[in-house]
Amino acid sequence: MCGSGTNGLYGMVTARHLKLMGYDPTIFLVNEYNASRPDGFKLFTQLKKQVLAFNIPILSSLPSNISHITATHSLIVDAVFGVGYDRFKYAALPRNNKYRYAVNVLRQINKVKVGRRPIVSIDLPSGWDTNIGNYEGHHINPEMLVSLIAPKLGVVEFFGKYHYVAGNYLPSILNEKYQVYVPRYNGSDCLIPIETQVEETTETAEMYHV
Ligand SMILES: NC(=O)C1=CN([C@@H]2O[C@H](COP(=O)(O)OP(=O)(O)OC[C@H]3O[C@@H](n4cnc5c(N)ncnc54)[C@H](O)[C@@H]3O)[C@@H](O)[C@H]2O)[C@H](O)CC1
Repeated sequence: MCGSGTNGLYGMVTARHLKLMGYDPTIFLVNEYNASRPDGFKLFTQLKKQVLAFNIPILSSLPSNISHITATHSLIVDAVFGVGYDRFKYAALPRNNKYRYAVNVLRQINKVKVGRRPIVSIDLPSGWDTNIGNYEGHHINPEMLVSLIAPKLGVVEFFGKYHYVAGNYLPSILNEKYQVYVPRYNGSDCLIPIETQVEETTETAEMYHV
């Protein structure tokens, strides 16, 4: 599930990788990339061409029946919102807005107990605020999170089963300027596993059989 910002572009790249690895992804594009951001828009246009050339279907609307999604897909990649999510804007969205619908679909998929499909979020679970995380407690709790460059402040509350850091591309000059905590990569590894603490509640016990 891809949003209309850079997080969504990462989702499209993920689909391309999955296809090359022999999986059969489908992209649900919540909205086209914003044309007023020319660099990103160019990337989006190129990625769209690539994924179509790989025969990856791009849907612009989701099936209304969640069970159809879970029956046909074994894993959901959440690339709807990353750090560009604006929680105030979200609160003002009309009920039938497509972003709201996408976030609700993720929530429903996250709640499914029988035939559960894990959600992997890119950089930040959609609906979480970069600094204050799952601020109202009603957004998704994905099984896996891949933080890009460094975990964001808000994900201290991430209690999913797997947490990785990826995206080793922060120049040291920026690191020194902003004092970003980037965990150390081992040799040529592209991922760093971060220990997570699965909070033992009835819900997580059911989810992860802890
Ligand atoms: N930029 C970098 O150097 C890096 C970015 N990374 C990845 O990029 C995202 C952040 O990308 P950005 O485009 O800034 O934001 P998002 O993708 O999160 O989405 C913004 C998108 O959604 C719209 N929007 C925001 N809030 C709402 C709302 N409440 N309702 C409706 N629409 C909303 C907004 O207008 C935009 O169109 C980051 O998380 C990474 O995945 C990497 O970190 C590498 C470096």
